[in-house]
Parts: sequence; C-alpha cells; structure tokens
Amino acid sequence: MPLLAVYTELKKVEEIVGVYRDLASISLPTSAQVRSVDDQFLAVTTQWSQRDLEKSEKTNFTVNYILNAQDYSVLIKTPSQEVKNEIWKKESPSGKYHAVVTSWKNKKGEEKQFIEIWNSQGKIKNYDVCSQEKHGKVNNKDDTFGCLQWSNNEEKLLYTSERKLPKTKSFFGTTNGNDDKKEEKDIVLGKEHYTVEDWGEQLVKKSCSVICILDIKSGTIEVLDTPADLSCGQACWGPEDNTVVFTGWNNDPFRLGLKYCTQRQSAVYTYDLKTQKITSISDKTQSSRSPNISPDQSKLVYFDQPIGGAHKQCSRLKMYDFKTQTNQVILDIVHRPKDEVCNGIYEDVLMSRCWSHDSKQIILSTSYRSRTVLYCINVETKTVRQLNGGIKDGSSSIVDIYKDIIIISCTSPNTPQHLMVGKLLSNPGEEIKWHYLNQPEIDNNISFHLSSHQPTTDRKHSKYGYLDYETILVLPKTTDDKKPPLILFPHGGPHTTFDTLYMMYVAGFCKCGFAVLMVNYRGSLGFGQDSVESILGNIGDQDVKDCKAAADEIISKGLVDGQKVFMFGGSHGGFLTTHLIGQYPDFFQAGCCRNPVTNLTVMTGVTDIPDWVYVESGFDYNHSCLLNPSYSEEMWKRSPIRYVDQVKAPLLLMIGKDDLRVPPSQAKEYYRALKTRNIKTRLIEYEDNCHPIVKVDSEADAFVNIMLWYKEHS
Ligand SMILES: CC(=O)N[C@@H](C)C(=O)N[C@@H](C)C(=O)O
Repeated sequence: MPLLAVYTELKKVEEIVGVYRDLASISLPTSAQVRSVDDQFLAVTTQWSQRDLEKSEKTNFTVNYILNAQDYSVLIKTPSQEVKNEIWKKESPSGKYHAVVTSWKNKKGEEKQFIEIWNSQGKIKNYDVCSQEKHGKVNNKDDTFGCLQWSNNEEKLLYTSERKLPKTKSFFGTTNGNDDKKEEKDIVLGKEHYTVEDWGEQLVKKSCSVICILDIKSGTIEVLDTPADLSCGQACWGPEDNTVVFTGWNNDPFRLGLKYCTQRQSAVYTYDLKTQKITSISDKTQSSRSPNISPDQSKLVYFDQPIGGAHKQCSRLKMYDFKTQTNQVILDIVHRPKDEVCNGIYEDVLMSRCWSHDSKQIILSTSYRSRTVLYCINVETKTVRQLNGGIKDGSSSIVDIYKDIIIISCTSPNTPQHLMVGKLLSNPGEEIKWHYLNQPEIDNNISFHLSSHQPTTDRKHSKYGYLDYETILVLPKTTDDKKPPLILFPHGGPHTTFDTLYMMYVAGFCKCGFAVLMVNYRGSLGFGQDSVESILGNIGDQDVKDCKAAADEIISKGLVDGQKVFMFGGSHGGFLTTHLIGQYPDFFQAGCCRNPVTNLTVMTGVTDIPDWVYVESGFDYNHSCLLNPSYSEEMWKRSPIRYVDQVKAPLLLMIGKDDLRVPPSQAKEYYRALKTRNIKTRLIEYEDNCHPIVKVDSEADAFVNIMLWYKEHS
C-alpha cells in the first residue's frame, strides 16, 4: 500500500475509534428508587452503567439525590460510587434495611453467593446461601425468573434459585476419603454427562427455578415445594405474607427458548405457606406473567396473552381480587387501533412498583407506534390515559413510583436517557410537571424525523388492508450541500420495535456521516395485534418490501444520497439484510449483519426456538412437529439464501460464537455461498458472545469494522 493510502486509512480508523470512545463514555441510568424521608425531603437512589473500554467491562455505579419534597429541586447529589460484585439490592418497606445479593470468587476460583443485610450502621447479617445446600445458584436480576422481595414484616426475604440437583460422579470414580457417609449416600453414579435442559439463549444453565425464603433472624432457608415440571419466578408476597404469588413456566415436554418469547405456556399461581397448596389463579388457556400486588394487598394485576403464535404480541392487563377470587380484564388486546391513546400493551413485565398509592391506578410504559409512552390505567373504571412527559416525538418510560412520586427515563435518538421526577395528580385533566434529576446532553448535530408509510395497493395485506407502518430517520448535520449516504436498518424479532430512543450505534453511524433509516415494518409491536399477525407466513416478502419502499420514499424526498445505500441488521434484521441485498442487488453498496437468519430449512433442529421458524413461515407448531418436505419447501421459499446467486453487494457477517438463537452455522453457510460466487465477504467471530454481541470489547470492535466496511465500499 502506498504511504499516503496507509496514512489515510489510519486516519479513518482513528476518527471512527474517536467517535466510538466519545459515545461509549456516556453513562446511562439503569434503575432508580424514590423514597420519602419526611415532609420536607425525598431521597432518590439511581443506578447507572458506563462502558469502560480500557477494562473491557461495564462499570456500574450509584448516585444518590436528596430532593426538596415540595418543588423537587435537587438539594444534594452525592458523588458516583462504583458498585462491584452486587447482583441485586433491595430496600425494606420501612427503608431501615437493605438486602444485597452478592457474588464473589474465593481463592480456589469457586463462585460464592451471599445475601447480606445492611442497616444505616453497616452489615448486620451475611449468609452464604448456597452452603446450606438447599438449592443451586441464586438467580440474577433478569426479567424472567429473578426476584428479591422483603416480607411486609421485614423478617423474611423471597428469592429464586436453581433447584438443587443430586451430586454425581463417574461409575469408575474412587471414593473421596473426606466424604462422610451421608454425602456418599446422596451421590448418584454415572449421571454427570446427562443433559440438563435449560431455557436457551441468555438463560443458559437456568433449568428449573425454585422459590426460596430466607429467615433473616435465624438464617434458615425454606425452599417451596413446587412441582418439578414448573420453573418458577417473578415471586412476590401475597396478603399478610401468608401466601407467595409467582409465575410458573411449564417445562413439559421440553423447554424452548424463553428470551424475547412471552408466548410460552405459563400461569400465575399462589402458594399457601401454611398448607403448601398451590393454586393457579390465572386462565390456564393463556400464557400469564408478572403478578404485581396492590399497596392495600386486596388485588393483583398481571399480563396474559394466548399460548403460542408470534413470539411477542399484544398482551391483556388482568386483575385478580383476593377476596372474591375472581379475575377481570382491565385492558384488552387491541387488534385494530381505534383511538389516538393506546394501541395495546407490548411489555414483558410490569415495573416492580407500578401502583398509585390509592391502589386504583397502574402506571406503565409501552410502545405506541414508534414511541414508548407513559400510561395511567384506572383499574376501577378501566380507563386509560397517556401521561404527558418527555421530549417531543421522543420516548419516556416509567422507572419507579412510590406514594405517587414517579421517576421516568426520557430519551430520543439525539438525547441519551435522563431521569425526571414528578407527581401523579388526582385530577386526570392536569398535566404532570416534570423536574430534571440529571440534565440531558442533547446532540445538536443529529436530528430525527418520524414518518408513516402506506403500502401501495399491490402490497396491502389481504386481511388487514388498512395497516400502515413507520420509520425513524436519523440524520447527521451536514456542513455542505452533500446528501448523506443512507444505512437502511430494520429491527430483529420480527415482533419487536424501534422506539425513538437514543441508540449508541445509530448515534455513532450519524457521527461518522451516515443517515440511518430505522424501519418498523408491518409485524412490529406498537401498531395493534393485527399488525403482529399480518407478517406470519409473509416473512421474506411483506417485511422486505416495506423496507425497500420506505427507503425509496425517503430517497425521493431528497434527504439522503440514493446512490449510496447500505444495509444493516441483526437476527431477523440480518434475515432482511440478506433478503434485500439478494432481491435488490443493484440498490445497495454494501451490507453488514449480526447473527442473521439465512436458511430457515436448516434452522429448526439447531435453534432454541424451532417454533419461531414454523410460526413465522405460516405454520402451526406443537412440540411434536417434525420437518417434512412441504414445510421445507415453504421455508426455502422464504429464506434469503434462495437469492444468493443475485447478490452483488459486499457483505460483512458478524457472529456471536455462543449464539443459541440463530446459530453461527446460518451465517457460515451464507458466507461460503458468497465466497464460491466471488462476492466479497468477511466473517468476524466473537468469542464469549451470544445473540446480541454486546460484550464491551466486541461491541466496540464491531462498530469500527462496520464503519470501515461501509467506507471501503462507498
Ligand atoms: C424471537 C427471536 O429472538 N428472534 C430472532 C430471530 C431475532 O430476530 N432476535 C431479535 C430480537 C434480535 O434483534 O436479536
């Protein structure tokens, strides 16, 4: 390479790395808890996360605020305090104590887990919970199984862990001299290689979760006697701490991946702590989750949706009354949106605190077209209203509510998430006055525009012809008349959505000079259940054409350079990337995808969600389904690899080597197909990454490689 070219190349790399470094240094709030100290003061604890590129890890820290309880002005803000080894922290109802679950490696490198109890003087108890050998590893803070709940009398803690498995050793193992007789008896022979099923992608080694109660005074642990065919989670205390309410996922006949899949068979149960009786309180024909008890303990709300079908869908909000032992629907599934207020609920879980103080209203946030908006739902009148708050056309979500003081997180594509505080008002007509906890850092070099798109007559859905869809165009500020090149970016799923959030990669692409068009094609969440269903059996066609038509529309408006269009997407977004470069070979300069689905016919046997392949291809699924030639034929017709002969655009493929959702073989097969056809391609494999590729160093490396690939092929 001539010296000048080497220098130019290095400069390019330096600039991209510089952009990434700046963005990676932004810290973002992850959670917050508000508490009233007295009539004059409010205390807010906030948790934050920031990428540390030098250490290749995420740094977590807390910042505490004391606010004036009248006008919410910040009186004191403590310096940031780094948090290490902490899995979970929960304040007791009175605020006197904190329970902290910590994880720590001893000198032998073995992982130890503790539950620590703190008061204002320091640590008052520390329990090595696994050493009692009552259960396996304690679950971490995930939305599926994890929970940590104080009893109302502050004497007990509810948490979940893996069920204890018998110890096993080889048929040929010699007895260890230190084993006492009892331990010998408990050891089973020759089962160390038996498969232990788990719940798949991002839930590896989560096999059968059980509910545990720690008695804080004595340190004794009780593991609730729940059936072995249920994996239990999302537990909370029932009225007067006499029962435990939880979600149970059915293991039978085998587990399918749970991540991004709320359609799995699950129900809400109560466990009577005196009689040990388990009762299902939700409709057995539905998939129910996320029970949440009212402050007056008279009722609980939860979500449900049909079992099976699309991996994420519109859910109902239901309420169970403990006294009458009856259920009612508070907010139903919205098939076809009919007002400007709510298009239905699309969340996995409710926030752990979501009730108003009078136990009459629920605060939640969910997608409304391409924005996350705040809702207040009155459970008595069943009325829904949107709450004001946040940036125009941006997104706001609930972070915490306590005694009607609400913390929200506000954001938009040019404004990183920041926290605001306000008070829920009794008069629904009055607007909430929001106050900043931290000031947002708006990037004035980036702008964004929401557009709705009407499919042309030939593209209208035969049953749901009224459906439209949306895009979010994110534009860099340009100093000359040159139009920016365009990155067309459809989301994965396909049943997820792009809300008007700040996304580091999108902001980074803009800062490197690209416009980004994020497409919420028909099938995305937030547009009603009809939209979700419209794509089943239409993947590879309806979604592909929606993306192409949206790009054409934006180009025709003269906002971007139509001669320089690039594709980007992960997973189902990678499926769309490979489809689009195959179906429209002259339209794209280059493409890049993360863990793409490229060949549906060979995916059913290797993914943790074979049902996804059947359902999205237009078939019903049950656990005994076997792939046959007629399924395969349809799956082939819908697969991007079918068009590989037509591809012209150079393609960068990135895989997480531990991906269980879309196994690396999907990208590898496509890579080989391109190579033999002399199409320029590169495959990057990230160790220790699964489906999302979000390890700090890998995410950073991927960003620079994507930008270099696009620049090289501009
Ligand atoms: C349900 C699911 O995981 N589908 C994948 C094929 C997918 O597209 N995943 C999305 C959520 C992603 O962006 O990774």
